[in-house]
Amino acid sequence: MIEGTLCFVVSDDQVLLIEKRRGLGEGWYNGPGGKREDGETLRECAIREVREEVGIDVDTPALSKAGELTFRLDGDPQIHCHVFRTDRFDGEPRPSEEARPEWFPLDEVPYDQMWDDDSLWLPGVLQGRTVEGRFDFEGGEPLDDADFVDHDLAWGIEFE
Ligand SMILES: Nc1nc2c([nH]c(=O)n2[C@H]2C[C@H](O)[C@@H](COP(=O)(O)OP(=O)(O)OP(=O)(O)O)O2)c(=O)[nH]1
Repeated sequence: MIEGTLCFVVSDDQVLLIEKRRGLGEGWYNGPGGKREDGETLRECAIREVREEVGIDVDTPALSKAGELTFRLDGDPQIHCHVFRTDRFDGEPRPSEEARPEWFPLDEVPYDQMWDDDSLWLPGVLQGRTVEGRFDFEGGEPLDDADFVDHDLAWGIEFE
């Protein structure tokens, strides 16, 4: 299964999202992130993806694990996604080919322009809670055209 990361930077009651310009979830808002490369840890993956996509540095002790999400399509696990959260970063967000960064007030996160499951777990993560979740989609490839049909969530998970 593919291992990936998402990173949510929260600062001054705002969260840094990206409008994804290509690939899975194109046109929707998400946290910066992507697939883990050989030889890197998940934390290293999160730091690299944030740097590549929006040009800021989140490599500080404040970067912590907030979730583990498994996305299944027609019963098959597709992506195991490790969610990180931080309230510290260096630099100024800038756009890239993959992503256009935008700050949103925490009470104005555009859930209607995000993956359908995000409104179930992201509010808690933005508040600093930890979560483990499984999300079931049906309807065949690609995942971002499939229907979100079922889920299972557990809060207050202790990650290392
Ligand atoms: N918030 C959220 N993110 C999701 C969901 N499902 C899902 O695959 N993702 C994330 C996990 C990955 O970070 C991202 C898809 O991977 P990606 O960004 O690497 O895909 P890509 O096809 O653009 O490939 P790449 O070349 O950028 O690596 O979407 C979901 O339901 N909610």
